[in-house]
Amino acid sequence: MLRLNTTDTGFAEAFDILVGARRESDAGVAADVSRILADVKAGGDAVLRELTQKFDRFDLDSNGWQISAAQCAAAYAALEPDLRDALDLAAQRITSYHQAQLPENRDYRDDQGVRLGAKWNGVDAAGLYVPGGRAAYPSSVLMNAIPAKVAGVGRLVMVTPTPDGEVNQTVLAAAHIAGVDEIWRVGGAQAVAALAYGTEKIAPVDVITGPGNAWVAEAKRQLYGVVGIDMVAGPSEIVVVADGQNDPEWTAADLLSQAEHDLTSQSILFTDDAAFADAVTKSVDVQIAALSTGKVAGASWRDHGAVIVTDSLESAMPLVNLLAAEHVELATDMNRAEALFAAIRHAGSVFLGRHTPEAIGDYVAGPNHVLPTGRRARFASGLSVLDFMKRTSFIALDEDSVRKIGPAAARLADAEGLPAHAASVRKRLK
Ligand SMILES: NC(=O)c1ccc[n+]([C@@H]2O[C@H](COP(=O)([O-])OP(=O)(O)OC[C@H]3O[C@@H](n4cnc5c(N)ncnc54)[C@H](O)[C@@H]3O)[C@@H](O)[C@H]2O)c1
Ligand SMILES: N[C@H](CO)Cc1c[nH]c[nH+]1
Ligand SMILES: [Zn+2]
Repeated sequence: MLRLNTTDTGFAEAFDILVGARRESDAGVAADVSRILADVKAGGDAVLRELTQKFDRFDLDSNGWQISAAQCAAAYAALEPDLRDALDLAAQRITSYHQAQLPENRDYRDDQGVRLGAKWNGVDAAGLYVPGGRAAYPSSVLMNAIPAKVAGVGRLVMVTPTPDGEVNQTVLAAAHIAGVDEIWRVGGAQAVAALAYGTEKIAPVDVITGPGNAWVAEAKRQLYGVVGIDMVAGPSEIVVVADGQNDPEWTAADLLSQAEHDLTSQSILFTDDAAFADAVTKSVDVQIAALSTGKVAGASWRDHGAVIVTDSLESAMPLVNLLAAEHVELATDMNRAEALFAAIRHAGSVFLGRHTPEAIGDYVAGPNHVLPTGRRARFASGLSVLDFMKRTSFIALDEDSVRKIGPAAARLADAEGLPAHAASVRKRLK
């Protein structure tokens, strides 16, 4: 874990290194992924079977490639009642948040009599990547599939790895609630390739969404253009901005909540209180020792964690914007959190006040937990209904309106040296 104080000599250089560190994907991962994509494109199901054997340690032919709707319904029926209620509550809150994102079609006539507008349509088929390597993610099933359903996507195809052939029943139950159409037991870059190119068994999709580890994130990045993608959502990150009035145990738990996702996850604390920073650091160590995920969380904290003491929380905001983190917690009283929030320009999702732990957003708040990582919140947003939709604009002229705006179009076509364009307009002006 890196400990810095903004008054240290050399702080600027040390912070630059923290901002510039590439945690997600190095040249080795990129090269591995290109190879996997090319192999799946050429070899289809046989390569999927071989890579699943290698990375997930089971045979698709003997264990089954797909999970049926009946298996998902049975998993839902067998859930413990409190878990079923929790999933249902999450699904209901995620649905209502995403329904409010549905865009409106536009259709109007401007003052020159030209009818203009745009209509929105869902894509035909969406591929939903649900991570499953280190942990199973029923919440990510809901976060991917519900916006796709709300967008009106016709075919929802989920891929998820089932390491050692073990199928997570809560993942299946979530797929039942969300109305997923197909589930394939493949993961990693090879699953993303199968969704993009199609194989003998798996028909290709139009858009691939969802989070995953470095190989999954890199595969989506490389396949953009063959298919649409939501954004690059890699290993989780959290920045906590906290004053000294917080309970250090709460803050430590918040940092560890994201560190436990992956060896390459990142958790960073900004505080204006050095004694509080010490107390949080101590509590992180105590809690790591008690976590079943302590090995991963400990490595993430050791290799990528940071504690930065600043003069004031307000002066930390430009640094927080430079990090453009997936999650930012503003752990102060609500008035101060509001003021700090006004200064945030780049973050995937922000959590205001001491009583809003990031983990609430992971599960039940409603906004999507699939969020840009690796500083991509500078230009990207969390998964939304719009990622499963596209807009078709339209134009309708009549004899009068073509006479009004046509001459300018023809003149511009002349200027571009495109006479067929000019003629197609001028013939209508006679
Ligand atoms: N940003 C977000 O919105 C968000 C949300 C949830 C989870 N996450 C992240 O998702 C990730 C989940 O990772 P995971 O590993 O548990 O599951 P995963 O499903 O993303 O990856 C598992 C697969 O990775 C592949 N793989 C593993 N090692 C490989 C290697 N050496 N070479 C090639 N392929 C390899 C295998 O095919 C395996 O099936 C975590 O990083 C977590 O932080 C992010
Ligand atoms: N924190 C993850 C996004 O970075 C989402 C998640 C799912 N389950 C638990 N957490
Ligand atoms: Zn999480």
